[in-house]
Amino acid sequence: MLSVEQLTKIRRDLHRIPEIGYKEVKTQQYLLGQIAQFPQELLTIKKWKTGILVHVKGLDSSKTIGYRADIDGLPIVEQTSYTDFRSTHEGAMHACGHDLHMTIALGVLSYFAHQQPKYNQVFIFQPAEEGPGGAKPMLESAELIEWKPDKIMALHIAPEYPVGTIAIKTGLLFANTSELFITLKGKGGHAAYPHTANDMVVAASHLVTQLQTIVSRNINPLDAGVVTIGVIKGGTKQNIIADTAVIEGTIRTRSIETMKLIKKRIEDLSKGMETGFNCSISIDYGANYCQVYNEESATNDFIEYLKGQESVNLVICDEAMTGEDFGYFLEEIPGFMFWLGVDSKYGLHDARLEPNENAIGFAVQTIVNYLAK
Ligand SMILES: CC(=O)N[C@@H](CCC[C@H](N)C(=O)O)C(=O)O
Repeated sequence: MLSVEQLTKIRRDLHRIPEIGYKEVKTQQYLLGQIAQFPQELLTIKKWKTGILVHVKGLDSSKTIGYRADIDGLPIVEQTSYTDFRSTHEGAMHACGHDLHMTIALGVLSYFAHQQPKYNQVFIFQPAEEGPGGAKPMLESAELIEWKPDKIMALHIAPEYPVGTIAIKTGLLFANTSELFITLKGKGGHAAYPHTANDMVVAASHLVTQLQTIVSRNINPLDAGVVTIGVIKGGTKQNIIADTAVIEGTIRTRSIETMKLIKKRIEDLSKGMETGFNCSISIDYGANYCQVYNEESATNDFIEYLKGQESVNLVICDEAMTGEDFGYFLEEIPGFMFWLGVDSKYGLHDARLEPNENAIGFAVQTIVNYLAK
């Protein structure tokens, strides 16, 4: 079984080579290289695009337990204090903890490669969680269908909790999500002749402001929704009126109905902008993820096990407006996701995220003990 020192080295190696969704070529090679060093007698390995599936033969083949880890990084320029294991891929970073997710999965897998598990296991190293989404196509692939688990689990690091904490709840854990890409097209021109043009920087600014009214004025205050605009781009030079602008964001809701309502409002507001600014607006919803909904009996079984572990600080948490395409696995397979405390001053998607690596050994031990019970 991999030692804590080996696991730390693996996490740092992976941290150096973050790759964006479906470009996880070096990551896949690295993971395959590690898995090749485990005893192979119980293992069967398959590749799926840039992901990997590893089947572990159990003593009893009547059931298969799935464990999923996501493997992609984010387009972020790293600003951590790391000196010797910073990202070597300029403009990419493991800022959502997937380097830890992969390392923990390898740690658990290495244990069961040495120690035959009770039931069959499938370790799923899934690409493109941050977008465009690897879970759904992976679930539909022949590779996964052949080894479809009867029960599944996954974790996500949580910077806000100390190491030793596992936070979980039954039912809704993460939101429904939709990406949002809006392109505004009008007429550009000379900065000194605004009456001859149709400024898309001004139109985009108005639209961003109007989008803020959806949650505050269209969503029942007892429900919840998020419309976050993360990108606004437009124009080429300070003295040229822009003919194009782009707005990019994400929508989060607790229900599909609210997601539909928010999209309808975005479309209505955009139509109004088209008339008001005499421009054309196109909307693309990019990747949509279903909610992460923890199945009651599988989750309660894990919670009961955690209650008996002195090393675990168990938190029954609230749902969060984060998204995760692991929700697609949970739509088809009973199981759960949980938060793993990693005690970082900076949060997920922050260029300064520095998870405490002590969480790795804790997580591997806790999961191994749970699966071996
Ligand atoms: C845990 C986490 O941070 N997940 C991401 C998932 C992104 C979904 C999609 N690309 C989107 O932006 O809607 C999150 O941002 O919650």
